[in-house]
Amino acid sequence: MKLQLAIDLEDIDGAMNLIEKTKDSVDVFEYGTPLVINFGLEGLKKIRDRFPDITLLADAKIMDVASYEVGQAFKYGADITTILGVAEDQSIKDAIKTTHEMGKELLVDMIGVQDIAKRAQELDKMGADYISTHTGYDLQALGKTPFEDLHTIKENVKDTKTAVAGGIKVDTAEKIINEQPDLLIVGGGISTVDDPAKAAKEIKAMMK
Ligand SMILES: O=C(CO)[C@H](O)[C@H](O)COP(=O)(O)O
Repeated sequence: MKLQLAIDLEDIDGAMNLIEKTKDSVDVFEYGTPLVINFGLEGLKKIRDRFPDITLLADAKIMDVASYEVGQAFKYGADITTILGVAEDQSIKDAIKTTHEMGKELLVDMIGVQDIAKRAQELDKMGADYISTHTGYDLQALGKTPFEDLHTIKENVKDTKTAVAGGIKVDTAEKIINEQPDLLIVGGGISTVDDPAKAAKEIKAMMK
């Protein structure tokens, strides 16, 4: 199991500071969608130039023009990028093909998918690298969590790695770690606490 830190609410310098503080405990750093919106892929490249050896995921949440857009994320330094599970099958197949031709990985984000079991089976057959359950900020605000959806995805995939995101904190991580996702994605639970290095270390320790 790997720990991914989602960096969402920082500027590029803030993102770099957070990477410095947490890099001993974090396996994958996510260049979050708000960073993509605010600073584009140029911001991702700055982070890649400063940290050539980290694993970087660009949370592009691609919906269309998928082959081109995944290719751009990888050209600017991502190792992994994301497409939405609600995208057309053709877009997801195109994204998987280009990703694998470039020797990279694709994570399918299930945010907004209504029939999680059926879509997970379909994506598993298409050959996605990761399928991630994701309770977005707008539904977290209504008290929703990603726990049950992770269980459903795990029951419906054979080959694809599983990931989970959405409001996971130090005090809720253990419950979700017990479900054994391949990738545990934590954003605010690390980045917005007083001591991000300590929070990342504590969560990483629970995973061992
Ligand atoms: O993709 C995202 C929002 O769309 C976040 O990166 C993801 O939800 C993880 O952050 P948090 O742990 O703060 O929910």
